[in-house]
Amino acid sequence: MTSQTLNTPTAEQIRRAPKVLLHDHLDGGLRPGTIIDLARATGYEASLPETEPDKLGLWFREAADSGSLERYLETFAHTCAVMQTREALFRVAAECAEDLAEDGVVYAEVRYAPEQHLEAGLTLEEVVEAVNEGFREGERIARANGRRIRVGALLTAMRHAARALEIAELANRYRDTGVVGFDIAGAEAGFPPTRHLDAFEYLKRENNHFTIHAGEAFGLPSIWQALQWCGADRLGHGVRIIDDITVTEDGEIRLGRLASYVRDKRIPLELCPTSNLQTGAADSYPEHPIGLLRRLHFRATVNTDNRLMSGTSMSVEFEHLIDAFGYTLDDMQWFTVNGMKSAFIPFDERLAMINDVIKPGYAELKSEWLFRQTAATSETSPEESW
Ligand SMILES: O=c1[nH]cnc2c1ncn2[C@H]1C[C@H](O)[C@@H](CO)O1
Ligand SMILES: [Zn+2]
Repeated sequence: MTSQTLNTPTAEQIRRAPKVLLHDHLDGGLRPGTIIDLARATGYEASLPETEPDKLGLWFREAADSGSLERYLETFAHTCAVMQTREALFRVAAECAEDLAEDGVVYAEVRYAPEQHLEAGLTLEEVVEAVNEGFREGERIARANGRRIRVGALLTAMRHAARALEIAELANRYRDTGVVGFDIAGAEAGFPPTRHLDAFEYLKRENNHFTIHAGEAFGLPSIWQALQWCGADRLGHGVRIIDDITVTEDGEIRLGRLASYVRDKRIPLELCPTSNLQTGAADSYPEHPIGLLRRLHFRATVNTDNRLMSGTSMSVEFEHLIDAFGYTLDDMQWFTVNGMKSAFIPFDERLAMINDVIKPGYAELKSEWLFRQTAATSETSPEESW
């Protein structure tokens, strides 16, 4: 065996490898069993499409697998319905941090829309505080189980609604207590990010950070607006930047002005491969633009989007990419460092995560082949080996 093949990570190594997650929705990552528990406690059980955990998990994956972002988004009515109390939000946030840590995620930015959790009378502030406390609890439980994770919240405003400025102000108020930035999400077609310019301008004046879901269901104009009108620090998905890249028959690659800008300015792309297959932005893993974007050295990152609706995790996303593109631990490290460089926490903390957590973690995994080879050699008889 060559060191190259030995460098192809096993499923177990993928799970152990330190991973960074920038795009994960809190209301898209609940455990099916928790949805059922919470629904029972609030009288929502009769409205659930299934009341057995495995069947409910499958229902979410199938319902989200329609090829349309609008249909995909309809499934969130059920998760948001059971996330309306302090206790429910605390539990969901704590389990989210625990599940990510169990999967080897060391740093995550998890987003949700506070305005979708007010039906039972909570205030926006109470929602944010319950989720923050849940994340802290999940981090504590993970530590007790020998895992380390840090979770920051991103506050999302829904693009079809009109509360973006209010949510941006909320994100700013909690910026030193658990909230690391702002986002807008929801159906893209018909709801351009420029509807919420007041929120983005406010955040820029406050020197705060934001990402915008753009270039997922809608193409280049949406990405252009998010960057050049709104000033987004990162692109949620951004996968359709591929529409501005031409590969000629003889293999020559040409970048249009917008694709060049995105690459030159090192704009992070929060790519979510499985989610993109479900909403129709790509047809298969090998055809997913992440392969070309990685080769062209865009600031590409790997993300889950909605672990429940996509039946995925960071490890599963990497397994698919390793299968499709033959990636090694070096590729995994590259995506992970890209993620950490693009996080919204202060530069010195990002650097420390890269140098003290991510690089040593990959160095340890990459060195394992040396010892595997020693073990293999010592199993053969002396005559055979020499
Ligand atoms: O992939 C997505 N694109 C646009 N909006 C999304 C996506 N995944 C989740 N959302 C929406 C539905 C959730 O209720 C909301 C806040 O997390 O964000
Ligand atoms: Zn998303």
